[in-house]
Amino acid sequence: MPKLVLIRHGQSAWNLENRFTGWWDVDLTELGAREAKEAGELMAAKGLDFDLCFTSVQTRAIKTLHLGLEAMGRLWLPVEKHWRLNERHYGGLTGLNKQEMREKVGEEQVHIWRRSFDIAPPAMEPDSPFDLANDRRYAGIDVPQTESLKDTIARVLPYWEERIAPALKAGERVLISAHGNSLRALVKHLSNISDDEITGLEIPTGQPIVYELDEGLNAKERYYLKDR
Ligand SMILES: O=C(O)[C@@H](CO)OP(=O)(O)O
Repeated sequence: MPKLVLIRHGQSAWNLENRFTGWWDVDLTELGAREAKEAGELMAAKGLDFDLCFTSVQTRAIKTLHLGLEAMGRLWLPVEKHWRLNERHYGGLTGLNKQEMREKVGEEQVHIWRRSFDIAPPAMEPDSPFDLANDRRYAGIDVPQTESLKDTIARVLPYWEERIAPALKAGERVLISAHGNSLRALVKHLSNISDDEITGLEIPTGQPIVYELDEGLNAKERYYLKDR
């Protein structure tokens, strides 16, 4: 039976500072690195193993994967990195403090920006210090100016279909290290969660999520590894 594990990166510097992060490349905190290592120890203790790993091109997800794999004695596993697994782009909110924004525009507006299905935050200004259009890792890619969850799903799914699903169908055991909202995009698809219901789904940092999939990659079960 194909097995898939998803993990959101450990706590990042901007998770700690409560700032909208999106595509901005922040590192893990000490706690985040510990969460990643402990996730690897948990996976090893529960007897999980993998053949192929996927991650984004963002430091916090890459490091989480590496620290987890190191704890499993599996740093040698093949890893494919792709921008399509990046965090949802937070547009003009990038870098702002979430609590300060609640005080400025109200709790409800911030919740809409963070969790609505198809409402994107305001676009990033072209002269923003957080603009990544000229970052070498995105050469040849149309870096978004903002993204809703719907937009994120639209760029994550082609990668799932082209690279990840075929590996699972070929019997490979897959680990994906990614981000709160790129993983919400995948979970929405795999668990067939409605547009309304997905607004209530939160994914904690550093907690491996196990998917038991049938041959057609339909989700039979989804659970947190720590609970079984
Ligand atoms: O800031 C972000 O990029 C994300 C993930 O940390 O935050 P939120 O949970 O508010 O979507």
